[in-house]
Amino acid sequence: MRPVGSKYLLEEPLGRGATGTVWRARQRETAGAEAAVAGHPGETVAIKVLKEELASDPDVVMRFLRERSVLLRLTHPNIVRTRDLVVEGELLALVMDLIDGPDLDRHLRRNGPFSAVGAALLTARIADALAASHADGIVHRDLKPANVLLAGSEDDPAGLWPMLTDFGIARLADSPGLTRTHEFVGTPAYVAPESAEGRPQTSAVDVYGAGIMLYELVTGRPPFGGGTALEVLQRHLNEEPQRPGNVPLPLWTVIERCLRKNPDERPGAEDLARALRTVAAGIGAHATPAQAEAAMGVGALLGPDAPATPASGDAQGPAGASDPTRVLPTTGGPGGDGPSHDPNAATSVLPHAAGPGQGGQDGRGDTGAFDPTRAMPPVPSGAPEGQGGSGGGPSPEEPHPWQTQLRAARDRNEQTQVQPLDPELDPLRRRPRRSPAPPPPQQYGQPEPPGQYRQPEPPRQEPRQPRQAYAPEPLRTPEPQPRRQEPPRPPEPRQPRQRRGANPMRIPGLGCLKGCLFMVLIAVAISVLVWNFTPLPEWWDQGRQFWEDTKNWIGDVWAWLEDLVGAGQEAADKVEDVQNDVQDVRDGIDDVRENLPDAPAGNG
Ligand SMILES: Nc1ncnc2c1ncn2[C@@H]1O[C@H](COP(=O)(O)OP(=O)(O)OP(=O)(O)O)[C@@H](O)[C@H]1O
Repeated sequence: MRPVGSKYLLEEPLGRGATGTVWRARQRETAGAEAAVAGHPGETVAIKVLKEELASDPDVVMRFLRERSVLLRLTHPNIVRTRDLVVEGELLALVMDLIDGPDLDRHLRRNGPFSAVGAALLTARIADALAASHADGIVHRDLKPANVLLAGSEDDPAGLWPMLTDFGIARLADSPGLTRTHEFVGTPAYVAPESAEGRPQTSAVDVYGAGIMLYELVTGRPPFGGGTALEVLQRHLNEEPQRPGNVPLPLWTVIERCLRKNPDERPGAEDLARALRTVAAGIGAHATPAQAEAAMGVGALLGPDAPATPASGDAQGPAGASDPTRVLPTTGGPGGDGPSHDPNAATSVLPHAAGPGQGGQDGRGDTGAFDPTRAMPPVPSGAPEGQGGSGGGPSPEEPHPWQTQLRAARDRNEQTQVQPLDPELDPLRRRPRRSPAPPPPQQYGQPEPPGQYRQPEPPRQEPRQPRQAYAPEPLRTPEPQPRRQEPPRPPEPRQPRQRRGANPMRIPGLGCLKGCLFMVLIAVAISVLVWNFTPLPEWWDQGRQFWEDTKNWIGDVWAWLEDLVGAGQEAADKVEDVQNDVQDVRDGIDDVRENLPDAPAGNG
């Protein structure tokens, strides 16, 4: 176990992302006053250890320290709480609450799309979290299902509790030292058009990300997925999303507003949350005519957000060639060069595109296969938009900034590609999980009652910070009106649920015990059959009789032998008696001889 600072011990990795590795860890001792949560010895936490590449960058370290207070004070029931930040030598780490559950991306892959109501309610909670952070001046900038952790039971969709994580990480990774002039931190499938173009990013980028995510929750895929990363980004810029058949009209109104190309036309997160709850109430099976009517008029709730919170306003300048988030030329078109790794999967650092159809420096065209080592055409940092640029680049001897940046991009992408761990190695699956207090049941399959908003308790053990930057308002109850007939919607496709294991609690040895019992049962059944349907009982009697006879015979032989031995002994005794008698006679004769007088010498 590796120590992190003096307060924490890393136990096992939980997952790996583009910016670092998340570990399950244990608190060694109570943290100091600088931590948001002191914790207590033995408590389990999650620690994100930032990649060395980030940790060794002075810009990131400075940003890390500067943002410490922002990250630590961000508390909301739907935001994974950052408890502490550790800076030790070349190590930067964020200590977070450990969330007992998979991320939304993994859940979606396992269980398929949500119902329209479920998706709306889940996204409403995420919008609550965004509203709170935007009110605090913090923009997430990398909203995607992989950054939403699900507390609660996966088997019960109503019990799922979304927790937004990775706040501030995109901001940290967006260090000028790392991204230099033309890199971009984000995930192509979820990136807002203005981020792709390098225009200033505001809180509207998060609302765009929420819209993409909502679309994915009901359809199973993001609207602009597929193709190379650059193609995906171009689609964000140029393509209007189309309404899928299974998305009810009111929900589509919300999605469409969130996905407006112009950030000024998108709603604020708070309005988004309210609108989603109105939609969920109006499209559910038990909706009243008034609720259905309110859902149809949801567009009225989605006014443009003003003024939007600027993202990382502390360190970023205005849009332009030096904007660190620029990735695409404003005039770029499809078919341009660029990396083509899975645009849905990971936070990426992408290079600035040189222009439509341009091949790489090595002469290779866009093959559609991701080649992270591909050299890019030289683009000076001050080159005008959309031009590949020819002058002002580095000298041929030095590595071009593109090469350095692409190397960084390759490293990050490699890290991210190993993110879905082998289920055998996935500690999230094999370890016993600490269960947080279950959230109040939220029926994702059913609408919430109108006119009230249940402010849920967070699934946390410790008391929440008193500061509450955002409190959702009660829903407006519309005037009752006759219910409008909606065209029948086709049933929403639901992927078959995974069967629960026979041993869901994973009691050690239970499977073996059951196997043994089964074998015993089979053995008993076979015995009964054999006894009743074979001549075994007859053989048994015969055997027993044979055994009795043998026993008797052996007994007789034994008695005869005993008699024989007894007779022999008797004979031996008699012989001994006779010998004794003979000896007595001899002794008598000897006595007589001794007592006889000696005979005279001449008479003999
Ligand atoms: N607080 C937490 N509690 C429990 N598990 C977590 C926590 N934070 C992250 N994890 C797990 O670690 C994995 C990796 O997290 P990380 O944020 O590094 O990845 P990511 O968001 O997919 O990557 P990136 O956004 O950098 O591309 C997550 O998928 C999740 O399973």
